[in-house]
Amino acid sequence: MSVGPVIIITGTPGTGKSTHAQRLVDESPVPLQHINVGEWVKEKGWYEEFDEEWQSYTVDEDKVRDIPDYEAIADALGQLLDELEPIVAGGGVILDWHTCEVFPERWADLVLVLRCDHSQLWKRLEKRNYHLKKIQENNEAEIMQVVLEEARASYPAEIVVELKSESTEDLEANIARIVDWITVWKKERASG
Ligand SMILES: Nc1ncnc2c1ncn2[C@@H]1O[C@H](COP(=O)(O)OP(=O)(O)O)[C@@H](O)[C@H]1O
Repeated sequence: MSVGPVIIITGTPGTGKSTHAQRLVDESPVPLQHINVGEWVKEKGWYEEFDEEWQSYTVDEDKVRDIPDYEAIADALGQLLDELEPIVAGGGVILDWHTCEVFPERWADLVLVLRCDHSQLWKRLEKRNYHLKKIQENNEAEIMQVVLEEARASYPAEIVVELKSESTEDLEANIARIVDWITVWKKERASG
């Protein structure tokens, strides 16, 4: 039996996924491991463009046909999922990535989609020294709620939760709400 739930935290880059994940690692009533999937992909050096291309793909599905190395990306994705599978099977994992549809539906106990006002998101991404084009693309994706639609299309409605992440108050309220959810998850598992 898993010791902890599998929580996917997704959202446009800069919405606060890593911030939320780190707080949950510290405050969850059950042990949770934070996997920053984007960092993983980079560290593994599976495919240097993978993260970026996949992001474009989620912005516009038609673009998939235009990706020159689509096979290399599909291959990298297969490897990524193979490596994640045993970790996810053990439970107690937070998967943090700007896309979520690639993860099998059966993996997720809870899918959190973080949202942020676009002008604030713009400032956060500027601080990261992103190129203007990348800021614009991400901003547009946030306005068009691309990640939320993707999550809704990929997982049952009852496990997809949209959370505002614009202020410290939002962060605190979100963490308290998720910790409550984990506490209930734990009790339900204990009573079997
Ligand atoms: N709810 C929030 N309120 C205020 N600032 C936030 C909030 N969430 C994230 N931030 C800030 O926005 C920036 C991006 O957050 P981060 O967690 O790295 O986003 P992501 O992992 O989604 O790319 C960081 O500087 C972080 O401190």
